[in-house]
Amino acid sequence: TCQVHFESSNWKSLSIKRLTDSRLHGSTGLRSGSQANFFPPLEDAMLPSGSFNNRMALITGGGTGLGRAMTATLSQLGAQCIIASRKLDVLQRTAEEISSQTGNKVHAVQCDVRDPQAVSQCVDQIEALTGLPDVIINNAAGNFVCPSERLSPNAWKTITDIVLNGTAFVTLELGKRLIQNQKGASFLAITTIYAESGSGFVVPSASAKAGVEALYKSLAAEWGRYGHRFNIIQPGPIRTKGAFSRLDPTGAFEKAMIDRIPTGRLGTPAEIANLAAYVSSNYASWMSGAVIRFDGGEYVSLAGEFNELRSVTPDQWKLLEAMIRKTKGS
Ligand SMILES: CCCCC/C=C\C=C\C(=O)SCCNC(=O)CCNC(=O)[C@H](O)C(C)(C)COP(=O)(O)OP(=O)(O)OC[C@H]1O[C@@H](n2cnc3c(N)ncnc32)[C@H](O)[C@@H]1OP(=O)(O)O
Ligand SMILES: NC(=O)C1=CN([C@@H]2O[C@H](COP(=O)(O)OP(=O)(O)OC[C@H]3O[C@@H](n4cnc5c(N)ncnc54)[C@H](OP(=O)(O)O)[C@@H]3O)[C@@H](O)[C@H]2O)C=CC1
Repeated sequence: TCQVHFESSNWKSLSIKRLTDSRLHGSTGLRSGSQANFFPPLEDAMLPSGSFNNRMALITGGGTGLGRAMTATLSQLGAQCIIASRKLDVLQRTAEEISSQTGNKVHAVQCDVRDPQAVSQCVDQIEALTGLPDVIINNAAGNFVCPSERLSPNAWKTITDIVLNGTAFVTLELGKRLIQNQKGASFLAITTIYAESGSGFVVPSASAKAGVEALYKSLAAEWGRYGHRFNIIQPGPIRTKGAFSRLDPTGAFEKAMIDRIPTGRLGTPAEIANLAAYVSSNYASWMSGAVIRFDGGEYVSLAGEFNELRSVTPDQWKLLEAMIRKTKGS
């Protein structure tokens, strides 16, 4: 039976009380995490094999995490991939591993996207290796949680340089050369759900990712005439060493994230790789200027003022409903 005493008519204090009461938590069966059973991730490539035959794909930050998963999927589907970031040894290891599994060449090119000269030299190298790419995925990023009052100017500059300037340098350098060569391409930027809402404690990342979204939406309008599509994926939390070590260093945040995700689990690298492959493929040739949120429902779950009422039990609802029905007039 329900032991909760209603000391206040404020639903929020009721809800907070419920969330912290471990004896009652889970009695609804709604937040047990078992809802993830309804939404199992599929790991195999979604598009028909050969969908990227004779196509070249550049993936920045392709040596690790989500970029690596996107590279593996595109390579499996027939693309010749180029992965670019700062750590050449990491890139080479990933390139060899993926190539040996898919049989398609993956090239590793060192590039710090913060440096426009390095980006230009990287594109020279790409032109020599494969020719200009048909698919460009701007995935490289830097981030860490930090109260904004602790950020140094260089900390701000480091994140915004990688995320916003880096994406702009890669996009503009390739865009100009593609235009000169009259070659079409698909550009995809990986941002994040808080690019839209903003978020405390990751303010340089939120500001830079919002800038990336403005850049891509603007170019979608301007460069369609050159055969270029620009799209954006906003991922929710997907376990990678790069993200989780810098955003949830103790691991304490993960359970809270899973609890608020309506599909009851984190995303997987293979799931976002399938979406990125679709958006970058000719199956999506009518898609441009799109912002695709891919987060298991986390964004709307965070946004809805009354969503905490998920933790109210059926017995409590009976009491709440009785209280509400008893009210007459205003
Ligand atoms: C669990 C949540 C899941 C949901 C995730 C949602 C969104 C995720 C978005 C992401 O982008 S995740 C991707 C994360 N991956 C990475 O960040 C990989 C690359 N990162 C790095 O290489 C480094 O972390 C860094 C700092 C971004 C760049 O490295 P480097 O260029 O070597 O910079 P420095 O070490 O020289 O630092 C520059 C500047 O920044 C200050 N700083 C560094 N770390 C911190 C910190 N933790 N707190 C405060 N300040 C920091 C550092 O002190 C330097 O400033 P100075 O003034 O001292 O020069
Ligand atoms: N994982 C998640 O939950 C989420 C991730 N994202 C986004 O997904 C993308 C991938 O993140 P994820 O895979 O998790 O994290 P990773 O840390 O694994 O990936 C970031 C990549 O960026 C590269 N990189 C960093 N700085 C530079 C630079 N200056 N020049 C070139 N490359 C650079 C890194 O390589 P190197 O160190 O060799 O330079 C690394 O491969 C990012 O855009 C991130 O913002 C968004 C929301 C959620």
